Amino acid sequence: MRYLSTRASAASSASSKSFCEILLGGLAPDGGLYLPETTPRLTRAELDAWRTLSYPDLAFAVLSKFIDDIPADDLKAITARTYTAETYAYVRDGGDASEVTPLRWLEPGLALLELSNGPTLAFKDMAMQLLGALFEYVLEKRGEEINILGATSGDTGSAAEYAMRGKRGVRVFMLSPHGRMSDFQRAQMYSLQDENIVNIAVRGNFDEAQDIVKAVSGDADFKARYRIGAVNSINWARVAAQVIYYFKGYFAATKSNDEKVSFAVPSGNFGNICAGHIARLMGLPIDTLVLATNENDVLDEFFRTGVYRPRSAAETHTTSSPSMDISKASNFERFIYELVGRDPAVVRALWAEVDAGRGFDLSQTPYFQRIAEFGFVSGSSTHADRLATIRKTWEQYGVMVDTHTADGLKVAAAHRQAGVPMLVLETAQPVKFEATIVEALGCTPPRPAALQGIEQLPQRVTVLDVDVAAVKALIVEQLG
Ligand SMILES: Cc1ncc(COP(=O)(O)O)c(C=O)c1O
Ligand SMILES: N[C@@H](CCOP(=O)(O)O)C(=O)O
Repeated sequence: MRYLSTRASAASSASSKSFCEILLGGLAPDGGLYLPETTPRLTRAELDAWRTLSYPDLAFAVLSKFIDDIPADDLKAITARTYTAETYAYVRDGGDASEVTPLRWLEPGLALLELSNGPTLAFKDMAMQLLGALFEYVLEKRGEEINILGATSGDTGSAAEYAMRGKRGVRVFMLSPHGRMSDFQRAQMYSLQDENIVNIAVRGNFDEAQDIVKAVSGDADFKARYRIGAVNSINWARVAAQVIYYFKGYFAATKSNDEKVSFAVPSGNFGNICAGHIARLMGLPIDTLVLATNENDVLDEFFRTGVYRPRSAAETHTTSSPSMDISKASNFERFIYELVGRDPAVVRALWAEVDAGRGFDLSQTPYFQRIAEFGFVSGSSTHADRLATIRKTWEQYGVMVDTHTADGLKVAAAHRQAGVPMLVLETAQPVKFEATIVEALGCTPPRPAALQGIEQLPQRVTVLDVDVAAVKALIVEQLG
């Protein structure tokens, strides 16, 4: 399997890369995102054979479609030690941790696909635990070290830090938006005292932090000299690992591969739903991908109108589903690449507009005429919707959901179809957003024993302005 950048010129497409070559680096040198040269398409026999696999074996089967430069035995050992019941243990009453992503039916035709039972209680653990193992494997083989630079709106950061803490040859520099995460999310990250974890809060929002990551990665000399790597979903391995649970959820919800399901996906940076889109291209029988945003509705606007209009920092709302406070979705470029017929010249032209602080309008183009082929619908949710959905889900089903999952449930309700199960991706646990749960239900959410009182632990973080040079200087200083 070879990988190409969404912006590859004719010259660079001659130098496609292998999985391990793109694993550590994130963005392509031309600023684009890597995608497989061709999306693997499953045969019916393969899909049938995958139906009964355990999570680690399914992970091995899916990843083998994308990775051909790690020996099969090694990859199998990696998925076996990553996807264990012990790692994904925070499953609710009645759930089976050995399923890793258990399906919880709320009523006939509506289920939650639980993705937040890992160590940091958000779906990011699903891919990040694998990345930690893959990084360790590849770095050891090459005798190299890496300095990860990432940006988080609240969940990627802790998932990456928990996956990488204490790992030899790996240091994490994580940018977070100062004062915009929940107390619990802040405590999860800033209370880590490991020497290889460096938290940096920037006086800005997630998009500005992500722009700094891209600017640093775009400086080829700096990137090479300081061995800068990526763990955000700009890294293809993150998306590939997220493809697995769409298959798992589908098999759990159906009895045969003749059936279809829909998935509702709380969305911000477009990484999670991009994995669903890849699963669909591979041949998973997905009817509809329901994209749900909060008040930051850039993606919803695109799927309704064909206009992609990233918002400025001033126009980006701080909401009660803060991990989705994103107005410039980096992974969206992967989808647009498919929509425009995999034409990198068109992608380059469109992202020249985005990078210049504008957007683009595809509404009158042949590209947007074919949007229905991709099976997306969308909607958005407000704080009041979130409260109402959390209350309704609690009262009607006795299930407590977090604010992001509530956004997914709210939008899913408008797109249910008779005979097609709707699987809503549960992306975080309620304890991460305690204040809103208390506002909605008047009681505090349960929390795992290991995370009792983390808000009271001493915290370690450096606060910086939104300034690429200042971030680079801090990295250089830390690396001595
Ligand atoms: C809890 C939670 N839900 C949903 C999302 C949105 O996912 P994505 O950015 O992959 O669209 C995020 C952040 O990414 C998140 O942390
Ligand atoms: N919501 C994310 C934002 C970063 O997304 P990623 O999937 O690109 O890492 C977060 O919680 O940090």
